[in-house]
Amino acid sequence: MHALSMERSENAKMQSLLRPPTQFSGVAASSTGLQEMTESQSNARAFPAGPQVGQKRTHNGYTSQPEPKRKTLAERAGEPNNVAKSSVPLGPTSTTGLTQPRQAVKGASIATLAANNTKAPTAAVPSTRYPPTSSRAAPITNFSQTVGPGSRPPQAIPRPGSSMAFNQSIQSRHRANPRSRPATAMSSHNVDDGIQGQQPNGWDVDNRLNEVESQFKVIQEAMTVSLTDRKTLEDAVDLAKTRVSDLEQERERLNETNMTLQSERDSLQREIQSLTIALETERRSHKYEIEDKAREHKHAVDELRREFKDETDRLQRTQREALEALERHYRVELEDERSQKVRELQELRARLSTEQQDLNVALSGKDREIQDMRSQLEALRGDLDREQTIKGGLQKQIAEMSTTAMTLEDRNRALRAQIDFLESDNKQQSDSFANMEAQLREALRKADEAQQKLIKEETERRVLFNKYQELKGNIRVMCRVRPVLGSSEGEEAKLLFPDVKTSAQIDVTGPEERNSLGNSTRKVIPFEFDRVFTPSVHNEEIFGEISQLVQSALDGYNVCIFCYGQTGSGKTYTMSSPDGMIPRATHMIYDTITKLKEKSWTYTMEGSFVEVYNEELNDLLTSTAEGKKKLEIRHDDVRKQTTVVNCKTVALDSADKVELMLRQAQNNRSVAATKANERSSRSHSVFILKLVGENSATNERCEGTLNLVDLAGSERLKHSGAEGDRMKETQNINKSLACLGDVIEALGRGSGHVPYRNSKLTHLLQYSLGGNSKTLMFVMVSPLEAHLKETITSLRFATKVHNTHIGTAKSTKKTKERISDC
Ligand SMILES: Nc1ncnc2c1ncn2[C@@H]1O[C@H](COP(=O)(O)OP(=O)(O)OP(=O)(O)O)[C@@H](O)[C@H]1O
Repeated sequence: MHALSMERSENAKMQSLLRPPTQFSGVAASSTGLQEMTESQSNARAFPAGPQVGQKRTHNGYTSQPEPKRKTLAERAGEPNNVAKSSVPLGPTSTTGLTQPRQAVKGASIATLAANNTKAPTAAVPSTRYPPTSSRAAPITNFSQTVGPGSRPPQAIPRPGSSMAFNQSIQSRHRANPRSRPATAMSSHNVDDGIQGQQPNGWDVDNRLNEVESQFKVIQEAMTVSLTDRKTLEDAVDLAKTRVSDLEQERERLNETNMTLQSERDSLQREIQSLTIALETERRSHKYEIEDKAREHKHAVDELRREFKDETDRLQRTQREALEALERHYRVELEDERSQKVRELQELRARLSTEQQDLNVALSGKDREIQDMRSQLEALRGDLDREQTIKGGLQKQIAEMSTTAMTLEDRNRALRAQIDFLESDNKQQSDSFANMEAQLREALRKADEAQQKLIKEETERRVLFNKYQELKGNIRVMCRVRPVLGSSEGEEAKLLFPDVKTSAQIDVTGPEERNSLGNSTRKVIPFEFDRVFTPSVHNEEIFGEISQLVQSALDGYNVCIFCYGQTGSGKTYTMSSPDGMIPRATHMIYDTITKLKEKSWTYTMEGSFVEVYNEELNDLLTSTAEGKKKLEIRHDDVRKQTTVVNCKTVALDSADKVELMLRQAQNNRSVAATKANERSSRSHSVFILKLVGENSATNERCEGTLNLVDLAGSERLKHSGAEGDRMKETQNINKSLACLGDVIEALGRGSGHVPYRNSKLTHLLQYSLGGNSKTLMFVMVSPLEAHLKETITSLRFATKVHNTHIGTAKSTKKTKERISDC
């Protein structure tokens, strides 16, 4: 029994020592011992303490559930293997087993205290409430290993008189009298709890006492530490209290502020209410005012509306009356006029039907004529003379008609004068006035008829003229020989013009040649063209030949007139001299335009002047100072017209403008000195004249272009003696002339591809070469012996062109060269 009570006491003590460190582990770990030793320190319970004896320990900590009631010793003695089954350890087998967990607890307590000391007092409270598991696990493990049920044999019951038994007796005494001093308890223990005569040995007591004292010292030290901790914690609590009171004060201050704000808000709300009331009062007063004014205005508007309505009614009445009067008046007038117009209409209808019949007769006659003409035209050149006669007759008729029209105009004027006279005279002349008026009407009718006839005749003339031109050929070649300008020019070449009647042949006596026998001979080379002009022929006569082509341009065809020949052969003279083709052509066009006005034709004329120099297009109407732009050729495939983009175009509404334009172009043209001609033209110049005509009577429109081209001098490179830039110019000139020949040849062959784009010149003149266009080439010839070879070359080139047939078929005469003795 005593052993069991000691064992229980020892066990409780071990539990108190093994109690896990709590919030103030240093205090808690030693609190049991403290309770036993000093009463003054019992207030340590104010802090959360570790579990007391009898509390159940869980893996999370401790609960306050009471320990199930222990079995009495008798009960336990009656149980089989009660010692082995008991979950309560029966005590260590040696003091070493007891000391080991206590040291671990102490170590844990000191470690926890150290941790608490390093932390702030306020933070230390929660953090130390539950000590780290590791610090608790260590003693538990040690305890299990040392005193756990599995590690101790069942017969390990403590022997009486052992140190364990003594400790247990002390512990049990403490439980019985917890407030007694250890020393006293110990002595009373010996007296009260001596069981079954078992007495401890004296040397054992001393040792035990020493041991207890040393333990007491340790506990005292721990006590000192925990007291220091407690002081720190008390300071922390004070600090916390101070903060709480501060916060209280702050809260009171905030409450005061809140109340102030509340009162301010109330006063503001009162102000808003008073303002709202004032505003409402004001709004009501304004509303009454507005309503009064609205009533007043309504009244005034009603008044005005009434007045306006009365006025409107009155005006409407007046207007209605006036309108009715006017309507009556105009109805009478209209009735008169209508009956008059009906009469006139009937007259006109009668006249119209008569005219219609006449016209039908004339139309059928003209249809027949056209049929006849077609068949006649298809009968080719044999009918040419007859056509010319018809044309002459028609022109005569036109002239007669013009005369008739003019006579009628005179008569008309005379009749008008008579009418004026009769109108100013008395009534007796009214009869003659009526007669005169009838005559006047008749005259006007005839004049109108004549005008219509003239217009028709003009259309017919155009058709016939074009057919006549086609019969002559769409490419014509003429030759012109210039006169010798003076004896200084050198020996004259032998040029003969055998065909005096037709003036279409030129015989050139070629250079000296030696035959196989050693005799020198000269070939006479005959050339035949559409026309050959001898040196004595003037520009006026030459223009007579080309005027028909100018007329074709006015009729809406594209016409191209070239001057081709060697340098100094007279190309510029023929084309651009003051009485050259360009001024003459423009003068003719002005005259014709004026005449055509009475046939209801109105024309506009625009001119531009470009040159092709070294295969580059250059605007001759813009000087370098004005800033030249790059020119671009654009073709309109539908209208068969060419436009040169960025090229200056001048509206030619007077002859003066043409002269001015020619002078300007001449100044801008590229000229350079060559061996053959001092101011030789080194570029091809193209004068482009666009003619657009519109007929207001027939609504016809025509658009033609007249190109007058002064080609650069053709010459053999060797003969020209050109060098450097001049040589390049000559090469370009010859190349473009060769291209021109190729184009004409391709057109003559009827070849599908015409190489227009091989040179700038042919590209520019694409729609004026071939197709429906008309081309005339003048081959210019120098009369000098020195230029003989160039002359023959030029004439051969011209013959090639002449033999080209474009458009209507034409016969070609073949000529043979013959030998002449020198
Ligand atoms: N039919 C003519 N009657 C009188 N003089 C003429 C005639 N033809 C040419 N001339 C004169 O001959 C000279 C050379 O003529 P022109 O300048 O017209 O030659 P060109 O063929 O245009 O030469 P280039 O190709 O070098 O420009 C000029 O002085 C010109 O006045």
